[in-house]
Amino acid sequence: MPSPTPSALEVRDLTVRLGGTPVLDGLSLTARTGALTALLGPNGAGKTTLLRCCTGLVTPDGGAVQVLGRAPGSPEVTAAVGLMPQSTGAWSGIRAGELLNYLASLYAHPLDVPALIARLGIGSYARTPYRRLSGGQQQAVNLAGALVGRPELVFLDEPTAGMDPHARRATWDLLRELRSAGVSVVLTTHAMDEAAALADQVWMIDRGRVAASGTVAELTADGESLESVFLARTHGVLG
Ligand SMILES: Nc1ncnc2c1ncn2[C@@H]1O[C@H](COP(=O)(O)OP(=O)(O)OP(=O)(O)O)[C@@H](O)[C@H]1O
Repeated sequence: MPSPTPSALEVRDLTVRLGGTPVLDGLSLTARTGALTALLGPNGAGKTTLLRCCTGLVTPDGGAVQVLGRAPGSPEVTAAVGLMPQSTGAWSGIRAGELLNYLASLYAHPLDVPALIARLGIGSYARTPYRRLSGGQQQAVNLAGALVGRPELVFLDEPTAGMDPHARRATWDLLRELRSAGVSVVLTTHAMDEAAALADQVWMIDRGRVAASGTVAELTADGESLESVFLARTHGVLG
């Protein structure tokens, strides 16, 4: 019998304390290879911190993370993983096109940058310094930066936040194409319609722990909307 395909991501009993406060508190989840996995959770639930653990930017206090079967942050994993962070203040002065050419130069077999620029509609502002781009334009450049190295697994932190409906739909189409090509996608979102439209598997995170998980069909089997399930299973900071 063939051995099962290993998960793209395995997180087991992860704990992280930041500033003396527990941010991840025994969090365990998996992301299937070639699937689109959505992480939902209220503000401050720990989603970005989890992505930072998965990309080697934060060292956990306890538990284990395996990315593509290895420890995060190793050169092999770093070369095979893309990250679209929520904000990238570091890029302020560089032009969008120069930034993507630079990022492409870091990889052995990058995507063709002009084709990527055309695919994501970046052409009209490719010569604009990053800091002068609108929020949605910065998002498109950040997404291109995450994809330029042909990742096997890509982490996207709120990829469509700030995008207009055209850009959002185009991004959804692109994410579906990536999944069809076998790329594993792990994204965070506050948009329930986005999770419902795209996700093969949803994990709801609350206060650093998993509050609920399943396919959208499983989570909404009682006839509740995904948003109702989210509101019932997680805690907001207000109210
Ligand atoms: N460097 C840090 N030092 C102290 N606390 C931090 C640090 N980074 C994050 N935190 C805290 O950890 C908690 C989780 O933050 P995180 O950014 O992971 O949440 P999130 O789920 O991504 O939230 P959002 O949906 O608002 O983006 C927050 O309370 C945040 O204030």
